[in-house]
Amino acid sequence: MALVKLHTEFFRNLNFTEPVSFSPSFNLIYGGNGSGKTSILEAIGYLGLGRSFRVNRHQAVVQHGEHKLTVFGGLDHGFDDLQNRRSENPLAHRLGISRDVSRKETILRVDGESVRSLSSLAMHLPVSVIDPGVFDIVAGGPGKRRQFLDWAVFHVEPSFAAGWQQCQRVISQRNQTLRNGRMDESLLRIWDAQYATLSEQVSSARETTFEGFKRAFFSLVHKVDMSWADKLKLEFYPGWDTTQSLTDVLLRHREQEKRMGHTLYGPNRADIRIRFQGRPVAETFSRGQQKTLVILMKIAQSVVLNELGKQVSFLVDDINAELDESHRSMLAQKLQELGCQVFITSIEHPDPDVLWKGNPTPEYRMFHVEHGKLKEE
Ligand SMILES: Nc1ncnc2c1ncn2[C@@H]1O[C@H](COP(=O)(O)OP(=O)(O)OP(=O)(O)O)[C@@H](O)[C@H]1O
Repeated sequence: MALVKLHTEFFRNLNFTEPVSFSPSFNLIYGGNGSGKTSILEAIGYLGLGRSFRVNRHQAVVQHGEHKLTVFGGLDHGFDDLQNRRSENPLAHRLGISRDVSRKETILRVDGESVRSLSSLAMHLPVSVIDPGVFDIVAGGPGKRRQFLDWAVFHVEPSFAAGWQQCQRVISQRNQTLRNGRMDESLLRIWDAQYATLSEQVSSARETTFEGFKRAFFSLVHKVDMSWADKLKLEFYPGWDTTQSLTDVLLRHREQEKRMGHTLYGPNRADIRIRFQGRPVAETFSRGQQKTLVILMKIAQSVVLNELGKQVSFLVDDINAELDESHRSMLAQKLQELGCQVFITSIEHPDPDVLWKGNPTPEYRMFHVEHGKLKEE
């Protein structure tokens, strides 16, 4: 699916008098500093992630002086009818999210019906963000890589979200018991048993998606002929040594966990280990190589979703600041080949000939943004 209509109320500085129509292919959005470019991507991301990709506090996103924001999106049928799209095509889905920060209330709608879970909304619009923070997938801690993997796992297997949430609740109960001075061993064993069962489910879903991702990644890396490809290793670490059962691992590390006061083994410690000649890429790759690696990882993720018939919408913020010309055209061309929907922001007026570097230019729409208003050119 692709997001072809967007309307917001009281979202950052955005000021739409009527819904904006986007291309299911490329959308190039330019405007000066502080005009509202990132806010547009953030609003799209709000529908696909149920939250801001920039900040954790919902309050920051609500327009100053207001207490409630709303974002509406219309999705079309996706790349199936990219070739013979008709303007009168009815929308495939209508998504809506309203957040009232003073009442701490969220209303989610899919096709006019209320839905309870964010995943029921987010499953319709897989959005992949490329902004300055994305490079932490390689340079940052395991949490960033878990988030990266879990996004794909969720879209491959939507029930994963509920299982992982349940597992996190058990971790939090278990942590409380571990922190309790007079620890109740029998209670802890009950949590351990529940935790182990849920952990197996979470890890198995992660591992299956990871294997698909790894295949897609190496096929892509070999196609673009990266010199480092043969010496690179990607490995999924589930969060404990799986030659033993998780309950055994937990029992053996009881004293250590009691001292630390929290759970040290299990899916909350999972990681994707990325090594070049046996050493972490964060230590061995140049900044440029790390950028290439992350972009290829992001593209490989969308290949996995493509294989399931899901179209990914890429949100690429301030493309010129983050990527040099060769990275920009590699990204643009691969996303075009995959039939992804793409939103690209830049400060200067973008030049499609530079972006596609002599290759056939895809269908695109160009927008200028000023004081939160978006105008098509
Ligand atoms: N909650 C809010 N309510 C109203 N305006 C806001 C809110 N949060 C941020 N702004 C303002 O919205 C404007 C747009 O911000 P945004 O980050 O989208 O700009 P941008 O076009 O991406 O800028 P840059 O090129 O500098 O990154 C800014 O002027 C910012 O101060």
